[in-house]
Amino acid sequence: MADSAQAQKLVYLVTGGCGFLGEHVVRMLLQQEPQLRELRIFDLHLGPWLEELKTGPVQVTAIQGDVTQAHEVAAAVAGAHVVIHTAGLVDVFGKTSPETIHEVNVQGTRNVIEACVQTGTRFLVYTSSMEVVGPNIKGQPFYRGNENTPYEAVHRHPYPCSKALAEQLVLEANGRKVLGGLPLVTCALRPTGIYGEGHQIMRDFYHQGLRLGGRLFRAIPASVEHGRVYVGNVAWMHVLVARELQHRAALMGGQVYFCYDNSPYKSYEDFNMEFLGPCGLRLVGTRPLLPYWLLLFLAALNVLLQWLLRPLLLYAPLLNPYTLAMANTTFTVSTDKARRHFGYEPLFSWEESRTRTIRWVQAVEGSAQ
Ligand SMILES: NC(=O)c1ccc[n+]([C@@H]2O[C@H](COP(=O)([O-])OP(=O)(O)OC[C@H]3O[C@@H](n4cnc5c(N)ncnc54)[C@H](O)[C@@H]3O)[C@@H](O)[C@H]2O)c1
Ligand SMILES: CC(C)CCC[C@@H](C)[C@H]1CC[C@H]2[C@@H]3[C@H](O)C=C4C[C@@H](O)CC[C@]4(C)[C@H]3CC[C@]12C
Repeated sequence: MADSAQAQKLVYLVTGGCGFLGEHVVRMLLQQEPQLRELRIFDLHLGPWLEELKTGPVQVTAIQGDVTQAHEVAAAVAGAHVVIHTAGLVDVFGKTSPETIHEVNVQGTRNVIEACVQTGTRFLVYTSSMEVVGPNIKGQPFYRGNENTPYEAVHRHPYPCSKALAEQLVLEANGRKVLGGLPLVTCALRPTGIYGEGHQIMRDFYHQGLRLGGRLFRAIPASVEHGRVYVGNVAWMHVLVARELQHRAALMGGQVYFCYDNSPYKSYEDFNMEFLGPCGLRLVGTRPLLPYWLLLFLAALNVLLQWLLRPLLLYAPLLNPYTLAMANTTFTVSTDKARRHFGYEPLFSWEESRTRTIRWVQAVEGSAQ
């Protein structure tokens, strides 16, 4: 075996490394990337769990910083070989202003690209989203499509707009000369709805079910398929893409890849029940309990309430016209592009992903008591 000190030569930076996905990427890198010498974790809010990582063989450097601050980003990027940019504002509930979402997701990404160019970092992986494609505002289904499936991507909501713009910036930056004269190599990963340990919305549904006496009420027809992917497999895909980008720049540079695994095609609610069911919740109704027009009315009412209450408090329920349209429009992917381009196979089977997620929900339950 090669001298391990010699093999460990690369410096990686993960922006948003303390988020739901970011934490999994960080832990996956430490487990699966033998070339790692230093791992920099850049986030607005650093998690206490980072301390436990500092005793391992890889140097772990926690950097509290803001992607909207170009100088902070440049300082963190300087000397890194690879940047995995997962930091972002994920808000489809109206918690944050459209301007802030744009600032973090678009200007933050621009800052990351410019930092790579200025400091000579050559490899950039961007966490995009399926929402860069859809569901679109017309509610057209995207049924088991791939990266080449034609679809009318029309965005109005600030979050998908920002992800689409940021992804475009990243892809356009592919080939730009970085400090030293070599070309920047970029690519974008587009996860569908991510689930797994640490998923806040799953936690919210679980607590809502407990409050409703162990029941959730079906709102979406079971026939509407919603794409989901296990967080461990999304993290694994990031690790693999970052590694292979360094060897297959001509093939992978400027490309987009959906993140996929063997999670079953189901409606958003039926999929959640795969985990919440074994934790004691029941989904009531084989068909939606409320007609769609009433849900739409309630969603619109929530928007009005959010606006009226804004001076007093932040009212940001799960149901609004955008989330309703997302949950109510079929959007699933079926592709093998990542396997063909960089040998991706899911690291976790569906059974393992399911078991791990159920264990996590049960632990949430335990800690809530
Ligand atoms: N959760 C999903 O289902 C999903 C699906 C597709 C794509 N994505 C994308 O994956 C990425 C991670 O999402 P997540 O679900 O883990 O969200 P998250 O909110 O858990 O994580 C985002 C992280 O970014 C950090 N961050 C936010 N603003 C920042 C700033 N100004 N400077 C530095 N750090 C900042 C946050 O502190 C957080 O730790 C995002 O880019 C998101 O668009 C998520
Ligand atoms: C009718 C309501 C009761 C159901 C509401 C469910 C709603 C909160 C869910 C449905 C779909 C979810 C989104 C989807 O899984 C994909 C993404 C992409 C990602 O980039 C960010 C998260 C997001 C928007 C999920 C958010 C929660 C949604 C809208």
